[in-house]
Amino acid sequence: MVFGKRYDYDDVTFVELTKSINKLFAELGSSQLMTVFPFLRFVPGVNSSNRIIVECLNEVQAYLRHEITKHRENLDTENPRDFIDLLLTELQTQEKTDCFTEENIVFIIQDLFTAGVETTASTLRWGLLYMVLSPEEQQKVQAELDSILGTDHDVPTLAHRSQLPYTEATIMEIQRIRAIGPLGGPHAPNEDTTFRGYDIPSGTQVLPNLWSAHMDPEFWPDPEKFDPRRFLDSGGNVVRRQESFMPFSTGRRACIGEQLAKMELFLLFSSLVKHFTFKLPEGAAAPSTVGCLGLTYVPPTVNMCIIKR
Ligand code: HEM
Repeated sequence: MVFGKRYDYDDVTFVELTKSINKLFAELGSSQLMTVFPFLRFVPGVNSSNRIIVECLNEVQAYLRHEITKHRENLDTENPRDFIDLLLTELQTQEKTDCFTEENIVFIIQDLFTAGVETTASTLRWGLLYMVLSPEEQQKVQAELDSILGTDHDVPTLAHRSQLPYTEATIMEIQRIRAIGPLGGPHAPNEDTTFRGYDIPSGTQVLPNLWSAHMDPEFWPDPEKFDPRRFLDSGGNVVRRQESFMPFSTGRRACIGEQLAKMELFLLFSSLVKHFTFKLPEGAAAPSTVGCLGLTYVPPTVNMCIIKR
């Protein structure tokens, strides 16, 4: 979609790019401490993650610049091949305004990969972990999928989404019980402000605790229990816009990829559960539901059997 080609898993460029992005995420996780205690950036050793982050970003950006240059060489604005062509076409129409530059294209694509890949992948991995832990919920999703799509090998499409409330509610429960961005993104007020009796001077870094909203027993009784029915009304319809549910954060700087992520999660999760059953190997102990908090909250590695239905 972005580069106009598909990369094989052993493609050298793809492997290098993936390595850089994975390293970037791992280091961004350890550099969180410096986000909370900024003085640590002056401590040698502790601040080495900053250097690695810059190196990884430089590698990713060098590749993006190379691809953009190649696209520019044979751009046909009437027949865009991919996302880069679309952005280059837009750039040409806006060239005189100065507010959209080639550098913006680099950062838009970088955001797409850094903010858009690992987030959805980790949510799906949490989903499969909870399917393994809750076989009865998995069966209910499969029964609903079979009832709408039949028992043959049809793949769910977005058109089926409104007919699959239990599947949707299950995805929402996955996002509630293990928010992969538990502390949202760091923000700062532009002016001195007061929130619930706390004075917050302008420029103070604020991290929203989305985790506490998702685990508040006042809104979610027995919050560690995996229960998709929390998101269904008595008629079995999905209840949206719950006050204490905000996996994509809230406000003007909420996740810009929310709609795309919801579509991806629906298509991938429903296709996987439609075609496979996920279960623990015979006699294996239940896996832990404690993840690892880096930039995102990632699930532990779990051995599971994937059985074709
Ligand atoms: C399950 C998937 C995802 C989850 C749970 C998620 C969650 C979040 C959260 C909590 C934030 C922080 C919002 C804040 O600062 O208050 C965020 C920001 C952001 N997300 Fe996502 N995200 C997901 C997928 C995506 C995808 C697919 C994209 C793009 C293709 C994306 C792009 C972004 C960007 C660019 C920001 C920064 C927005 C800004 O600072 O204004 N995300 N996301």
